Amino acid sequence: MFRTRATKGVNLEKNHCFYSRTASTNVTVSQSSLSKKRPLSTTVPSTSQASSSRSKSLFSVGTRSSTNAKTAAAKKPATSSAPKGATAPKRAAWDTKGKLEDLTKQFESFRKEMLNKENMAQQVVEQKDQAIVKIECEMSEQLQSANKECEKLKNELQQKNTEFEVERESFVKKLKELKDENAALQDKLELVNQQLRTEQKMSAKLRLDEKDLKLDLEARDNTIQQNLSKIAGLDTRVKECEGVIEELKRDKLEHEYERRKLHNTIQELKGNIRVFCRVRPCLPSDGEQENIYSYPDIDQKKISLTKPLSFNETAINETLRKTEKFDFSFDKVFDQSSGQSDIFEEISQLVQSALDGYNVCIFAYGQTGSGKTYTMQGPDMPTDSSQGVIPRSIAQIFQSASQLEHMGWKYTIEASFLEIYNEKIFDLLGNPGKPEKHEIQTASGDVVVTNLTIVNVGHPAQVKGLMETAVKNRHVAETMLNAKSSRSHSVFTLKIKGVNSTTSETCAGKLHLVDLAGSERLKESKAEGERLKETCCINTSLSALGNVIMSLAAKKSHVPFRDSKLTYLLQNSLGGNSKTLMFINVSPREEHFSESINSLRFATKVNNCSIGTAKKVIK
Ligand SMILES: Nc1ncnc2c1ncn2[C@@H]1O[C@H](COP(=O)(O)OP(=O)(O)OP(=O)(O)O)[C@@H](O)[C@H]1O
Repeated sequence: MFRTRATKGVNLEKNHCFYSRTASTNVTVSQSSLSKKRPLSTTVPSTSQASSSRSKSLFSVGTRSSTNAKTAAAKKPATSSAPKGATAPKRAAWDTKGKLEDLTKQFESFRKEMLNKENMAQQVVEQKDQAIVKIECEMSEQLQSANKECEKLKNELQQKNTEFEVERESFVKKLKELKDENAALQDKLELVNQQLRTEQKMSAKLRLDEKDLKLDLEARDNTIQQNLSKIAGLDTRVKECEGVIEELKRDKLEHEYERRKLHNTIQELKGNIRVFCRVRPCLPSDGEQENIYSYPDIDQKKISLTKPLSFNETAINETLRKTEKFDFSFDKVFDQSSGQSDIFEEISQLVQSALDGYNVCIFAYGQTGSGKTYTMQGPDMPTDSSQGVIPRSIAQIFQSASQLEHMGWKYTIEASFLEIYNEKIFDLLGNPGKPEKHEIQTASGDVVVTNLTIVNVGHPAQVKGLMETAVKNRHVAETMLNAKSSRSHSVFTLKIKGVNSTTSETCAGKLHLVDLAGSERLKESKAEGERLKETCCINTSLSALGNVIMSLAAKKSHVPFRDSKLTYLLQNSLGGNSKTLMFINVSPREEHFSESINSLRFATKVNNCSIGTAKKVIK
């Protein structure tokens, strides 16, 4: 209904109402007057014959349809009766024409009156329409504001709903948590109840146990009293035992002393100078070699050398060759298959003597490439099984020293490493960039080398570093016989001092481990120039060593220690106060036959020497 009216000129959107129908009426309704709720201002044409009372009655009609009904009702009587103002003249009965004119006039006046009435009714209708439009506008406004209010309320409701939802969710969550907590508390309660029940049971049991324990305690008290009297008896027994232990300790020390004496006697029986022979195995670099060595006895004391075929000029000498067999006997012979541990097993007792306060000297003698360095030090990259005499001796000395500690022995060990090259001393542990001059001096019976580096050794691992430094510093020169030949004598010395805090006994021993320079003769080495000088020096010192040993054996009044630096340095370890071992290293190569024979002959001479009895050095 509102929309229909709006098409007739009502603009609801702009909150503005305007209605006009000027063509047939002059009714004007202004919005401002409507909004102020004043009575409608209406203009009705004055020409109308309708009375104001009639207009009022028409205005009181509420709807258009009822207005139309009234209009229709007003028309009805007009058709049945003549209008009030028309007075028709009396006509003669025959004056039909006059009568018709009268009737026409009456009809015309009636028609005019009816038209007026209709206009009036139309105006009323329009006024009603305007009122309706106004009401509609108001209602529209109210509706709009109601809609807005409704929208606002809706939004608020929605917001409230959301808040409520959030609150509800948190409440549900809290409720769940509380439920969980409650369940956990129930469980706990159940557990506590269980524990309570168990503890109640236990407490009941404990009460029973307590009674038993009291009885038991009383019984134990009695036992303790009995044991205390027993302990008093045992205390006396312990004191007696302590006396026995002290006696046993004294006995042990005496036995240790006895052991050392016996050990020394065994060493003496073996001879203070002993010779071991070792044959180097064939290396891939040796090529194919005829076996020139044989070992005739099972005691490993004999070695036979057969002259190789290549040394005979003709095949006729084949028969002769068979007879050219050279037999040698030594304290021990190690064949090609002997390992480093086999060698050390035989000399470990000698090394032990150094710890017991004796001077011990172990040499390796032989031509270049016969295995001297291998025997004394091991290969360039030694493993536990391939390491030589020097590292093994050090390990043993440290091990024995720690074993003797619980008998009251405390040892200090000092190490030095030097080489004698062309009759000059070089410090192998010193700084090669700053070489010092070294002299051999004798002071209060001891031999000392001036400016020599002496290192206090606390652990065997420390010696490994010293060995590496020495190897770097060592003079290595090329000869025709061995690409990397040591042309110097190297002397590694351990000075061992021991003090026994229980017996106040002291001892001082020295262990010299000497890797001699190659013993090949001048003719064999084909040396010239500097190498010739080296070879001469080596040969002189090796001959001097031989001469000293021979003189000592012959108990000559003069022993030519001063003939070489080597013998002068080792004078205290070569005499009667020392134990000496010489390794004779020989090569398996056929072409080294002559040199091998020479080495073995020299070793035989040494082996036949007897150099008095070694004495323990007590400082
Ligand atoms: N028993 C052995 N087992 C395995 N290899 C050995 C043995 N003896 C020596 N060799 C090897 O033979 C070679 C020569 O040995 P080594 O250098 O010890 O001879 P050397 O007599 O000390 O010579 P030099 O007088 O030149 O020092 C080395 O490569 C060494 O590793």
